[in-house]
Amino acid sequence: MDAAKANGPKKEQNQRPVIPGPTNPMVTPLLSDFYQFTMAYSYWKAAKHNERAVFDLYFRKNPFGGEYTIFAGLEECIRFIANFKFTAEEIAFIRASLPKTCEDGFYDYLRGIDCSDVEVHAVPEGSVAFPKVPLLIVEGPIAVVQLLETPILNLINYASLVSTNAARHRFVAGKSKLLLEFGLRRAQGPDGGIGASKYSYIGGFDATSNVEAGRLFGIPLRGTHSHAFVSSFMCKEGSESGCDMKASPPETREQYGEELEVKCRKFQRAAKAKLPAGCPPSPDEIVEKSLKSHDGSSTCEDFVSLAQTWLSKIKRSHSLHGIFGETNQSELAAFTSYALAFPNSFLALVDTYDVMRSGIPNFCAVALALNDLGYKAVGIRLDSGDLAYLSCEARKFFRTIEKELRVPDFGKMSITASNDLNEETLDALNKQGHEVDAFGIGTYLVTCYAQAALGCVFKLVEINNQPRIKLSEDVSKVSIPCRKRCFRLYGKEGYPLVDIMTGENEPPPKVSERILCRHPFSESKRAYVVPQRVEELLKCFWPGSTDKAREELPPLKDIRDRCIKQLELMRSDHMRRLNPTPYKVSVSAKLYDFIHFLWLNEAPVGELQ
Ligand SMILES: Nc1ncnc2c1ncn2[C@@H]1O[C@H](COP(=O)(O)OP(=O)(O)OP(=O)(O)O)[C@@H](O)[C@H]1O
Ligand SMILES: O=P(O)(O)OC[C@H]1O[C@H](OP(=O)(O)OP(=O)(O)O)[C@H](O)[C@@H]1O
Ligand SMILES: O=C(O)c1cccnc1
Ligand SMILES: [Mg+2]
Repeated sequence: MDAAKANGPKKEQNQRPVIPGPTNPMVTPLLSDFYQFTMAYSYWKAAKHNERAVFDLYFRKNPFGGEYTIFAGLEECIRFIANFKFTAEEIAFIRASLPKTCEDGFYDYLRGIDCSDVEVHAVPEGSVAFPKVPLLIVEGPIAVVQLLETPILNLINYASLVSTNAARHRFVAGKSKLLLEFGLRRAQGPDGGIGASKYSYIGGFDATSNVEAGRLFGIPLRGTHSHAFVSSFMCKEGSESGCDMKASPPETREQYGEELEVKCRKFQRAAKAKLPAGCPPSPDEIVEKSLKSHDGSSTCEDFVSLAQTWLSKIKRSHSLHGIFGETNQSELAAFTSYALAFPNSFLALVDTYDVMRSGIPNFCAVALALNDLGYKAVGIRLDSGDLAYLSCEARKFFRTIEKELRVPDFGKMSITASNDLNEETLDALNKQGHEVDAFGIGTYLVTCYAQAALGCVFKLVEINNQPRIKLSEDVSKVSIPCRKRCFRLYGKEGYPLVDIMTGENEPPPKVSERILCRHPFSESKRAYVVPQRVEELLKCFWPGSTDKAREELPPLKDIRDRCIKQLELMRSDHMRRLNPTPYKVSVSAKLYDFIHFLWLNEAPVGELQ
């Protein structure tokens, strides 16, 4: 969809700033369930389509066994709503898909609709949210609002799930660690990948490897290099094919394919790690060997030799003597080459052959050569093995160099870890003690491996000013009727104490005034609260035909800051990973009475025979 769809609401173009369309052009009014269109037709046929309806969008249970959720996806919803308009082609498709008996007038109706008469109140994006409290209240002509149901649920469910997942990873990693989202290759398709990067950032990640997400949203880009880069460098004389998969007979390859390949890799690693010292990288591998010093005052003509000289020096150094023997020279060539390309931001992946016997010494040799020329290397990445142990060993090695070779700050070299990380592994690393400064997290973060979906629902709570309720055998599935206002009440110590929903026309809770907060369904659960601060949760993000002021859509960075600040305000027992305390969500006494009055009214009385 175009940034500003040409046939967007006129009023919007004249009176309000134009809101661009959704980021993903696949987000159109057709990105919906078919039943929304059959219902729309039926509403229209019954001349009911313009009845004024109010829907609440909320979830019933926090994800990941936690007691909080980060609300995300609002900006994309507002962009969708602001530009909601069927094209002629879309209408033709609906016409072809509905039964022939559907009357032409319906398609004229579809042609004319937009969201200029729809009003949307929402919790600001990046807010901490809790079950049952509406994240969005959408009011408007029933047929139009129902057409919005599926796309807005689609825009909010994954966004909020992955933001929450990111926030949980941040919580375990701690504030001081750099969190990098590395998941694009494992994400659920292109939109999953873009969404994961955007919403992980909101949840507290620092940067992404996803370049398109960087371009679209201004998320900082970060990255290292891969094993392929290291193994693309070859030893000139070394036989690296100690075991050649291609040499095996085809049937063996087929039968043992994966197993053989793993064995080959291990054999090759071992063979490479043992290559003789006199095996230099192919001279053609590094063509340009010169490097200007950081201040530009001099040039080192042979940076390759400088790194090799440093390698010999550290091998002979007092404390490091005997820790490693011959390192893999093709790896040294790879690191040297990367440093020549990025002398100001040199970071090396050190686990291609052997972390402590090859990767770390090779990295240090190149980093020391850079140091001679006034550059500061950034650090290393570990992508396999025991990340706690290896990070501590690497740190010791760096500190030894700082001390022995008197290179200030060498011990503070940054250590990035990756490889199937998740909340549990981060927690395990913390318990063991580690020296990792940055975590690169992919699969578990972006696929939300620990929970596949957030279950936001969209329920009718009022029609033509008449409150509606949806009953269920399962009490947690009973909807809370009426157009509501929602507040967060803060206690003496500055923590949020409870969220409370009231009827629209009730007097709002006031600071220092005692208010009864009732569990919506459990009669005995209630508490008085004297709030020290009252925050109204939902704001008007799309005023429709009213003259209410429209909340601006904040920049992504502000949304992220909001999320981080709100999480910091939460009491620690709501945040802990094991058996967290549920946060209280309540209704006013008046709303409680009304819910139960309506419940009794709507539920048929059974007859026992
Ligand atoms: N100290 C640690 N405590 C707990 N889990 C760890 C620790 N170090 C690494 N892990 C995790 O253990 C798992 C190791 O995975 P796996 O055995 O597949 O990889 P590997 O053998 O280290 O490397 P490769 O990918 O080369 O096979 C990863 O999920 C990693 O995050
Ligand atoms: O492990 P994740 O959390 O998904 O993080 C991203 C991973 O992607 C890269 O390697 P890739 O998995 O493509 O290959 P490798 O595991 O064989 O190195 C990278 O080296 C990480 O290990
Ligand atoms: O930059 C990296 O190191 C990176 C990026 C994506 C996936 N794995 C690693
Ligand atoms: Mg991997």
